[in-house]
Amino acid sequence: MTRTYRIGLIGLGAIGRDLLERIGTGTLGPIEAAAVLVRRPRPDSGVPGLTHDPDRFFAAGFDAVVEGAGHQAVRDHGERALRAGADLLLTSVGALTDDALFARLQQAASDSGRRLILPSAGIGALDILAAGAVGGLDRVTVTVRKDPLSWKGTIAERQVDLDGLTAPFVLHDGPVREGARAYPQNVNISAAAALAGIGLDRTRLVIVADPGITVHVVEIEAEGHFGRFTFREEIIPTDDNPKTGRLVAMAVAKTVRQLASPLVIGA
Ligand SMILES: NC(=O)C1=CN([C@@H]2O[C@H](COP(=O)(O)OP(=O)(O)OC[C@H]3O[C@@H](n4cnc5c(N)ncnc54)[C@H](OP(=O)(O)O)[C@@H]3O)[C@@H](O)[C@H]2O)C=CC1
Ligand SMILES: O=C([O-])CC(=O)C(=O)O
Repeated sequence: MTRTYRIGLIGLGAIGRDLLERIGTGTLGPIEAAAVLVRRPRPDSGVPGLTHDPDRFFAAGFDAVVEGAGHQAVRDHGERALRAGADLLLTSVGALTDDALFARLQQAASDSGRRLILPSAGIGALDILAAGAVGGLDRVTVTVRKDPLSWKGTIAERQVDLDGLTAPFVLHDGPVREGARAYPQNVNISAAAALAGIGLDRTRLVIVADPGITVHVVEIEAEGHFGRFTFREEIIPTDDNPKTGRLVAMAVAKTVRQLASPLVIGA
């Protein structure tokens, strides 16, 4: 008999809602969303297993916990998920710019024999970066360009008049570690690319507010012993959250499907 794989979902926003719907269709395989954790109480949400109480959430018991909630959620619940005996899929990868937190999560995974999994989520080409890193990478640059609306509610508002922008404006040009901390809701993909490649301090991140685009333009340029590659994606923002692209939940669904599948492609 096929065993049902139990998922705990942290976050029910642009990522979590889409993922929950896809799990519900059964197209990802024998996967059940056993419980969902959010921050604020939502009486009568109609979502089975929804709670804002972490103790009730973790009482459900999981094979894997999927986080699509934010850096604070990683700090609050990441270690507990692993120590409770679940694999942990993190989308808020920028939280791992905190070395102590990253070390604690890896120790918890190791102690409990589970895995800390960083899905490709909103960025492609992590496979080439990780493979290239085996032979040695010399240079990696990640560029993230989004429309001004995507930078509302961030520290960009202190740097520039987002509504008045008429030309692209560089918000950050420096190591991923600093950029991913400064923009916790927008450039987690750069932290994923850095951890796949030459790390948070050696990977250059360029962040741009661009009034001339309506999609998220993400580029990687990398050079190393293998040769060089360039990668570019143009991702449509979700209706729920202009900061988050449509690809993210689709990619997390892909990763969740792989967890429960006897067939793994492109790992
Ligand atoms: N790696 C990648 O490619 C990407 C990663 N991300 C990461 O995913 C996060 C979520 O994105 P998105 O779905 O668009 O965000 P939304 O703002 O649409 O939704 C966030 C959800 O998370 C819940 N939440 C927030 N903080 C906590 C917490 N501490 N504990 C439990 N639940 C919490 C919120 O609950 P409530 O409604 O009750 O407040 C809400 O349901 C981003 O902040 C970012 O860190 C995002 C895009 C791409
Ligand atoms: O969906 C995107 O554009 C990527 C994103 O927000 C992030 O990495 O935090």
